[in-house]
Amino acid sequence: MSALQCKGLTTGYTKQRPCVRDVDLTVEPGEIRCLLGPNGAGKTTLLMALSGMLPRFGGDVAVDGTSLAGGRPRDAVRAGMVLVPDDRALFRQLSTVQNLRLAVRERSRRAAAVDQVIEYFPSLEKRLKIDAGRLSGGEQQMLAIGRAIVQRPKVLLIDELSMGLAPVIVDEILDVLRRLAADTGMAVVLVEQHVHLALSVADTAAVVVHGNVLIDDSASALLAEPGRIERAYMGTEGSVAV
Ligand SMILES: Nc1ncnc2c1ncn2[C@@H]1O[C@H](COP(=O)(O)OP(=O)(O)OP(=O)(O)O)[C@@H](O)[C@H]1O
Repeated sequence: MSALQCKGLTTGYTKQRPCVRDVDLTVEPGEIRCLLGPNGAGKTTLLMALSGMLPRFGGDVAVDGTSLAGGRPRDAVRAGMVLVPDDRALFRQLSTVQNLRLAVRERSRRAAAVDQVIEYFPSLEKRLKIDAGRLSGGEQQMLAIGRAIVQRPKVLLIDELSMGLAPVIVDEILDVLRRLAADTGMAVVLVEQHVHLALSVADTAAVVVHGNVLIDDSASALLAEPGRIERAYMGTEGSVAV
């Protein structure tokens, strides 16, 4: 059973002019899949539609075999798909630990969930009582991902993981994602501007150009053929960040 199966997904901001068209995307348990593409290609739009934040104009999405027929954000969360948006959407005036506790519905599980996040991101331990808005960018990203993983997702969607972060922090976060995927079978879909960084962590990649998936292949195949992604980008205004 695939962790995520998306067939013929069409979405966007107006029904008349959908900016993502007829996208098929399958992600297996434990797989890390990156979405690449030039600026404005539709990567964020795709993640938002998968997680129910934007309407679907066509197509089906299923998480672990459960069809998200309603297409609402809560359907996605209940089925086990959680989005870390590019602005991280933390409660900035609540502390780190409050942000984490709020994400866990069962009171009895809250303390263990906080411990789990500290195990993956030890640097958050000394920051538990600090307001999320006062954390560094890297700590905020760790908290946003921590808040997602305490919900025990089957599919974790992360938009612009590395944006504004120091490379050493990005490496630490990518290591944690690799461990989580291997240990728990969680599937990860990562939107990332930096092609080589994304391909170094991902198992597979989909290249989105003008709202269509033009390439769907293993990361190793794409790394072995460097010109292929650039050729897919050609004719667009985006640039390939490496
Ligand atoms: N809120 C919005 N209302 C209308 N159009 C939007 C909105 N947000 C994005 N768009 C348009 O939708 C298209 C896809 O944008 P999207 O942000 O999904 O691209 P992206 O691949 O994530 O780009 P980037 O890498 O620059 O973040 C673009 O043409 C963009 O201008």
